[in-house]
Amino acid sequence: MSLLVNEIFYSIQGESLYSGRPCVFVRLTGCNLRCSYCDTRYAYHEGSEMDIMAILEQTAIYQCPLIEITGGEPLLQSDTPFLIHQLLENRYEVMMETNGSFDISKVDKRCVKIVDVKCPASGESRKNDLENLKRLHPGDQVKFVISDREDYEYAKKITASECSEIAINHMLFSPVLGKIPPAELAKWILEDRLQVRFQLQLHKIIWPETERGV
Ligand SMILES: C[S@@+](CC[C@H](N)C(=O)[O-])C[C@H]1O[C@@H](n2cnc3c(N)ncnc32)[C@H](O)[C@@H]1O
Ligand SMILES: Nc1nc2[nH]cc(C(=O)O)c2c(=O)[nH]1
Ligand code: SF4
Ligand SMILES: [Mg+2]
Repeated sequence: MSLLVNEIFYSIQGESLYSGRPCVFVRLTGCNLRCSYCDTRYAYHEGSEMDIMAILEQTAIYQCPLIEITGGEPLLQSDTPFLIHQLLENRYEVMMETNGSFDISKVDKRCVKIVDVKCPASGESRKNDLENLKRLHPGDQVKFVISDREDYEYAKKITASECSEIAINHMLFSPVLGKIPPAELAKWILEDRLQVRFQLQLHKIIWPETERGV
C-alpha cells in the first residue's frame, strides 16, 4: 500500500484545538477542490510515491507523539484510512484535516478529524457534504475559514442549525489572512455573542516569510 506524499515535516501545530503543540505533518498530494484562498497549491500535483512502511519510518525520526495528516485532500487517496490506522496502532495521536467533501466515516474513530465547511467565498461550498456533521465523534472539530461578512453569516447559520451535537469549543472560525482583518471577525463574533472558537494560523505568525515545511 502506498500514498503520493507532498511533504513530511515537523512544526508547531498552527490550527485546531491542538494549536501550539509540536506535531509531525504528512501532507498528501492532490485535491479535488480549488479554494480561492488556498495556501497550499504546491500540493495539488507535486509529490512522490511512498509505501506506508516508509512513511512510518520517516515520521518516527521526529520522536513526536502527535501526527497530522493533511494535504491537499487526505481522503482523495484510498489508502489514507489505512495509514491513519497504522499510525494509531503505533500509538500516535493522529489528526486529519479534511475539506469535508468526502465521507469521513471510513476513517478510524480514534483519529481526531478537523472538518472544513467551505464558505461561499471559497468558491467550493456546493461540494460540502453536510452529512459529515452527523458523523463526528466527541474529539472532532468543525472549521469555517472566513473571507467576508457573507461567509460569516453562512458559518453562523450552519453552526446554529446543523451543529447542535458539537461542543461549542469545537467549532472554529478562522479568518483568511489578507482577506479580512482578524479584528473584524473577532468583533462580529463578540457582537453576536457566538460561542465559537476564534483562531489565527499560528505558524503564519511565527514564520511569516516561509510557505512550505512549517
Ligand atoms: C491546506 S488545507 C488541507 C486540508 C483540506 N484540504 C482542507 O481544506 O481542510 C488545511 C487548512 O488550511 C486552511 N487554509 C487554506 N488556505 C488558507 C488561508 N489562506 N487562510 C486561512 N486558512 C487557510 C483550509 O481551509 C484548511 O482548514
Ligand atoms: N504549522 C502548521 N499547522 C497546520 N495545521 C494544519 C495545517 C494544514 O496545512 O493542514 C498546518 C500547516 O500547514 N502548518
Ligand atoms: S480543499 Fe484544502 S487543499 Fe484543497 S484547495 Fe481547498 S484549502 Fe486547498
Ligand atoms: Mg497549512
